[in-house]
Amino acid sequence: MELRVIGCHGGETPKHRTSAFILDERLAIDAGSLTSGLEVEGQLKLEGCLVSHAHLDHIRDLATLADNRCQMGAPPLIVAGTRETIRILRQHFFNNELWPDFATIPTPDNPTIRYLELSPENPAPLAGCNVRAIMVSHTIESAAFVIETPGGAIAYSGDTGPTDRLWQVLDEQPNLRALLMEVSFPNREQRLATVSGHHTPQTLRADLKKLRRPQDLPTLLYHIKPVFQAEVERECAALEGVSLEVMKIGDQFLL
Ligand SMILES: Nc1ncnc2c1ncn2[C@@H]1O[C@@H]2COP(=O)(O)O[C@H]2[C@H]1O
Repeated sequence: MELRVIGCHGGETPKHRTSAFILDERLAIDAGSLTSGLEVEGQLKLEGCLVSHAHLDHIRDLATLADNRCQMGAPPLIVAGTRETIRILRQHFFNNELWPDFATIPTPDNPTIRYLELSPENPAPLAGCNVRAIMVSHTIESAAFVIETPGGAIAYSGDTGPTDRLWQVLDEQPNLRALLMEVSFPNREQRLATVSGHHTPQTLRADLKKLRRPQDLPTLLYHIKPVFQAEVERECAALEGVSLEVMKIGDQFLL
């Protein structure tokens, strides 16, 4: 399993890109920087895109991705998420006002994107994988995904603060190679993290400790706010009993 990091930050500057990852060149996980960080050739290879939640920093490049793929006559891209996420995409994003409705363009029978509604906890096939949504805890509906491939499984959490169900599911998941996990603010910004539904290093550690053996799960961190990058990295490096690595743009992991 090859994981590519296209964007892994909770904000944007010329050196920071919003969340987007690619598994085995076929499956995108969130779409924050899928066109700003990926050449057209890579954009064309995608078969599906998992969308954890509908906040702009996780969906915005779906707009330019759809436009590019439509012009190239690409097959429909499967955009998968939970019911509320798909509703927001339809109603507020691809709504023929903010952006054209690429679920009916160029034709309703052969559109640029097709939506796949994921029912929480129920696996569905997508881009050669089996994907399962698990609800996490953010300011709007947000999901984690367990993604099973023939070569093993990974998990990805969308934006979340402290949550419970995810850790039970991961404890039971065989062949789990890694967890891609959010951490956003430093400990001194705990109030902001709490109101905006995010982790600080201290709440992240407390949540990971809900696993039976957190030290055995490689935990790849993303979504640090650019303004706080160095401080959050320092605080994460000081955490014990967990196995953390902060992801960087351009990282490639063979899992
Ligand atoms: N109450 C708040 N006060 C300040 N910033 C906020 C508040 N709620 C949300 N935000 C910011 O808005 C951002 C929206 O995307 P995120 O959830 O990644 O992170 C959120 C915070 O950085």
